[in-house]
Amino acid sequence: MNEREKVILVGCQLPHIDDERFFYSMEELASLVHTANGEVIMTVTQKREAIHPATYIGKGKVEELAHLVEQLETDVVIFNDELSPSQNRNLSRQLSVRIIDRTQLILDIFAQRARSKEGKLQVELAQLQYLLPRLSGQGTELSRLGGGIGTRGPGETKLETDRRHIYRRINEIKTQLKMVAEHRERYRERRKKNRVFQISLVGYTNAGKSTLFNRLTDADSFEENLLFATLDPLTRKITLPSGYTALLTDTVGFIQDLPTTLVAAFRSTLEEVKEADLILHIVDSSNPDYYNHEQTVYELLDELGVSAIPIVTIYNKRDIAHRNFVPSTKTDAIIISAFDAHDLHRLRQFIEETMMKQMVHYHVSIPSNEGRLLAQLKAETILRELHYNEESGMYECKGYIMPKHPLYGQLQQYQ
Ligand SMILES: Nc1nc2c(ncn2[C@@H]2O[C@H](COP(=O)(O)OP(=O)(O)OP(=O)(O)O)[C@@H](O)[C@H]2O)c(=O)[nH]1
Ligand SMILES: [Mg+2]
Repeated sequence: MNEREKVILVGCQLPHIDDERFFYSMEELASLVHTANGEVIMTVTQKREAIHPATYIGKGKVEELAHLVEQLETDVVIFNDELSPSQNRNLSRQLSVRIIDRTQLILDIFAQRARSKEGKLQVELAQLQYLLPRLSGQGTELSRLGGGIGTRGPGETKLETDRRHIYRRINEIKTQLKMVAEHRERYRERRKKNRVFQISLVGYTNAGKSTLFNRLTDADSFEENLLFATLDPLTRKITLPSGYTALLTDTVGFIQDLPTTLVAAFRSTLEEVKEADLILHIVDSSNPDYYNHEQTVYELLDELGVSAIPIVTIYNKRDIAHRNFVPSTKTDAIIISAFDAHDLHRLRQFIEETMMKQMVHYHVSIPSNEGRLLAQLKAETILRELHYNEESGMYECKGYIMPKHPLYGQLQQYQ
């Protein structure tokens, strides 16, 4: 059962895509297949002026492909672009094998990886909405062809392929998602009231977000050399060099040509990012295509409407950085390796300094009987200096505070 499915990849290279970009996109498709537990046994590509409207690749290529499918005992053929419903139908007729496209492959991976209830519901909804116009008249090509990549729903479930059932299921999911969203909103408001500094890790898939998240928070999260290892945002405490604690959130990785259905579905998974006071953008400096990865992330952040939130760049994997790697100067940046303890220390300092730029400096004298206020300053502000003045019987405190913080007003009387 655990045997890897045999996969043939098919890609079209259009005139505006140069060889290098095309190569990377096919490589990425292969990594996605690996993540989905498939094995690429052959790659078929074609240079074309435009995608063939009926069959994606040309007639001759389809015949060649049909032949290969037979000869190589292929389980599934995966296309590098989104197939239209009619392309999907035509190709299904000519190839006697399950066929899926890049979008379905990504959805399939998301389905295997989603862990929270909300994540699972969102993936299933996106899968069903994608499938609906692609079911042929009588319906059930997917179920006829059995399980495997592209037919799996979240968890152990198999995707519904009966049109009437799909409609019903879509409505059920929408109702449940509404309830989950309300719950999440209540939780978020509570958190906001507490005025905790919130930091979000974002970045291209496989950049090292979860690795850093684990190293920075001493938490056990899912870290693997697979694409989309993390689907649901995780939030944990991070303690900075001054002792100040903030909240750090790990998020789902971004990817190029993320299908629009998915952007919508995952927007709420990324809602956490909207609440952030600071965004840490993690970039894999060892990936030859890192520059385009960065641009992809910027574009998606724009779509999410978070361009007002301060952002800094963390170039990760310094230990294996690509020979052509040059950090961009678009934001403040630091170059590190998540595996290097000294780098992690530098990173904590860098994060704290960045946070301080958003805060205001305070210098107050607190009476010694105000123990509670002192404890709050320690926990909720960046307290840089603290000493007891024998003469005045006061604690001299210097530090940085968020101007929005409720303590900020209270401090005025102790200046
Ligand atoms: N050499 C090297 N490898 C690293 C470094 N940081 C992370 N990795 C590896 O990169 C791979 C991906 O790391 P993850 O932390 O899972 O990446 P991610 O960004 O969370 O990925 P998604 O959740 O899929 O978006 C793992 O194999 C890590 O061990 C680093 O500094 N150097
Ligand atoms: Mg991750």
